[in-house]
Amino acid sequence: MTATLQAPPLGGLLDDIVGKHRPRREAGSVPGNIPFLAEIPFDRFGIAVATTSGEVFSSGDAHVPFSIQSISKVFTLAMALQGGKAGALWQRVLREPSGTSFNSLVQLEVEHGIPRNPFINAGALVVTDHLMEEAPDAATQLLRFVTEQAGNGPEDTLPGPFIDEAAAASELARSSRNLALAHFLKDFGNLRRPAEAVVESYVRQCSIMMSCVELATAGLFLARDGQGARGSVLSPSEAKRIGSIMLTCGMYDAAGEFAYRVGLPGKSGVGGGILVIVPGKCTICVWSPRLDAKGNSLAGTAALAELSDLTGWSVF
Ligand SMILES: NC(=O)CC[C@H](N)C(=O)O
Repeated sequence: MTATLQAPPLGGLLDDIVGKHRPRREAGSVPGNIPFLAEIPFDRFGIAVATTSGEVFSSGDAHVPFSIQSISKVFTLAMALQGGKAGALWQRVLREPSGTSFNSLVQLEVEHGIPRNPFINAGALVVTDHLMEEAPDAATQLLRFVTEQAGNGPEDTLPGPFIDEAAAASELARSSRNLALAHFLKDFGNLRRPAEAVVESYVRQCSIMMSCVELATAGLFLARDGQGARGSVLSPSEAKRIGSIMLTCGMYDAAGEFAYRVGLPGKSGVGGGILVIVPGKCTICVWSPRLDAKGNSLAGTAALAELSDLTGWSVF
């Protein structure tokens, strides 16, 4: 069966995906350093598709806010690249897949404090440090950015994106590993602000709560040559580059497997969300909270693999 954006049954297709992939029994894992994520019911499952022509299709728990976690790294990178302001950022962080877990310390030491890419924790800490030069409260800046891009849909009675400060405080109290990464960066001269301040901002960014519909809508500029809700967010080439980094680095040490199964640029978070870009066509956000061994949504990845096969939306 093949469906395209023109074919009406996209809504029905998403309903089928939810019916098939919503977990019926507990499987997979939850991150040990963020206790509140373990409390989210395992059978939550939502999916949303936002098209470049302005339509939004959704099914399941697509309006329920969840913790965006590392999906925030896509948006902080976009903010850092806005208006050609990248400056020296690309001297401080590379653009190569890491092949290691998202919070690995080993590679950072061996490679003298230059993170492999902006989508592992060490790289995101450098991006946050870079943003803090102009905006010391980078998390609030990010919240403003995603709120503006998510716009007001018909569901504008919902709270809109917000920072779950209690979740952030609880993660911060268990941030030894991220603090270790930040101190390594500092020791190698690759962090300007105090390690504690950068980690605090980073954890608050990760603690932004958004729904699948909001995330898919907020990410549309990446599928639309950099054109966001209120005009240009990025140049077409910067938007293309972020998509390329998502494809090669967005799923950490499962980037190859995800490219093989889904064939689209994506970015996951340990809150169970995955944001996917279909260049020129749409964005997809799926959410299911239980994770595989690499920290990516178990049911979310399976659902995207099937949707990509059914729609032919893969970039390959
Ligand atoms: N992969 C993720 O989503 C990780 C984000 C999480 N806040 C952490 O730093 O551990």
